[in-house]
Amino acid sequence: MLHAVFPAIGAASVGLLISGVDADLTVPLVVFGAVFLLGQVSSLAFRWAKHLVVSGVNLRHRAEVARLAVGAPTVDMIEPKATQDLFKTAAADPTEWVEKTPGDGAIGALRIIFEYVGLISSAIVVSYWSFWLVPALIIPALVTRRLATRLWVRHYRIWVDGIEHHRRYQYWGELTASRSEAKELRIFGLADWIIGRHQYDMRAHLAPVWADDRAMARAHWQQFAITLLPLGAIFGAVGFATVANGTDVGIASAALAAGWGIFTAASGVGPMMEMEGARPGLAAFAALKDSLERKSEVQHLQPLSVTRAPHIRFEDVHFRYERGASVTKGLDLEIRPDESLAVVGFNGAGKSTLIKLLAGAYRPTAGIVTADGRDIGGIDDWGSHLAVVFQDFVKYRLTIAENIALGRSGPVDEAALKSAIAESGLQALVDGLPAGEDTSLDASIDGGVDLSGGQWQQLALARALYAVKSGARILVLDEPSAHLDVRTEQRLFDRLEQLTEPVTTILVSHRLATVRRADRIVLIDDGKIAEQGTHEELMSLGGTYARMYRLQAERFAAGFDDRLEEGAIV
Ligand SMILES: Nc1ncnc2c1ncn2[C@@H]1O[C@H](COP(=O)(O)OP(=O)(O)OP(=O)(O)O)[C@@H](O)[C@H]1O
Repeated sequence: MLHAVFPAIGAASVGLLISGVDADLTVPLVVFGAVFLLGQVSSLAFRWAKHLVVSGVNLRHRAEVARLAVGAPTVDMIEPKATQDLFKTAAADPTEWVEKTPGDGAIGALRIIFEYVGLISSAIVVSYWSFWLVPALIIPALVTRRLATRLWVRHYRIWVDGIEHHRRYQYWGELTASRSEAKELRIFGLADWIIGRHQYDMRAHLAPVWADDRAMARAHWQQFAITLLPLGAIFGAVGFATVANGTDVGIASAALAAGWGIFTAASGVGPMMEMEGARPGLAAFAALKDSLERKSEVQHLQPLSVTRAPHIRFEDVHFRYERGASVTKGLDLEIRPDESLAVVGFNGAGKSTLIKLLAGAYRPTAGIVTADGRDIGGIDDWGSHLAVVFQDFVKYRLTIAENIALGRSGPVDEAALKSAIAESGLQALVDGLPAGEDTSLDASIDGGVDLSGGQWQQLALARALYAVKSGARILVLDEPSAHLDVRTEQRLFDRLEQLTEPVTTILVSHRLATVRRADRIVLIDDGKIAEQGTHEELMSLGGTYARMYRLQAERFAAGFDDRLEEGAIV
């Protein structure tokens, strides 16, 4: 507020100083000096307060967006493209000048209030000289504001119209400097091609923007005329009247200085642009909040208070992704406590989908998944009963210890951490790193390292084992050995068999040599269980499993990889 009224106070103090020129100047000089100092302090304080407001509002806004995203109980709620687009907009993390954050918007709103305060206070000073001067200044200022707003809105739209070209040229730019693409760019000789695409998209986006820049520069004479002519006339009239009538020069000077204050307060477009730029992010947030909270309500979640593995049942489960055909079509499956169950099937049969349904990441379209007779969708913190290695597990750019301890919320259990490292086969790797388990897995920072595909997979396994050691009783492994060499895989499954914790193990794998160890094997085909039994039972059944197994064994004996392609047996 002090910052807002400063132009008026400054103008008054200038008037006071000039009026006092013929008399004792001590008081006016002290006042002028104090006001000058106040102006400097208020300007600094305003910048500091603005920074605090912007970062404070943005911090809370982003926390709310993150809470909304992770608060959605199932993945299908946030998966639709429209929802993803809303999240992107609501994140309000501007990469372009047209985008503003909610903090900028809040400051814009405050600055509009301050502008009015500044305008009224300057108008009070001006009216000391003459009241008619106030509208004579405000009207051309508002016309200037209107013209400038129109120009900027047009410029904004031209820029946004080319946003697709802009995204593409950013993508080409990123490709040229990215580590992972560097190999292919060089081997395929794509350098010139990429630079050509980059230049093309940049020009396609910016040529209209540059043309409008030139048009804006030409249009500035209008604003110049509207600003300068009335201001010149008013300043001339005030000067003339003061000389002709012999009135106080100090008051006239204060009025002219405050007049400039009115003009600048009324003609600015910055705050309005800040508010407009912040509007899409806030609107997207409101839309998300409304739709996600509506979908998440009604559930009254109750914990499942068991320390052993629950009895799980899939009953007539149908499921389809938002975009796609039915994946499970009336699937019935019972998973008994502490058994080890293997799930096999061709690519795309729905094995990973079954795991996602079991984890509660998706809700069945029809049918039900129960644990000890209760719908898992109604169980509070169902995830804490599970230790899962998803096929597309996440590589967190954290330390090794943090990556593993993410398997379970709460304080880190050091003993469980050490034993998970040992059992997942990571001990030698950890011992060889300078910072051991505290080594960061972010190769872009000092001291950080990257792991091989197989080592990352071992780390994901360690995360699941840590969860088991901390109380999870259902261990789910979706293709846990896809990146492991035969020896590491063998050791891993030997260790899993020796786990002392009583757990239900559900293993999805294409490697039938590992699957045969399971108590029971189920084969999924066409969205249902097509065959089930022990390895021996399925082999004597002579069905798809037996054919898959024999073919894989033959290929293995002949020196081929032991994985199976669907086309190879049909
Ligand atoms: N998020 C998704 N959205 C739409 N369709 C999906 C999604 N995830 C999987 N699908 C489709 O669902 C079907 C089953 O996929 P799923 O990943 O469960 O198969 P899978 O048996 O695990 O296959 P694989 O052996 O190749 O890992 C496939 O047709 C796949 O294209």
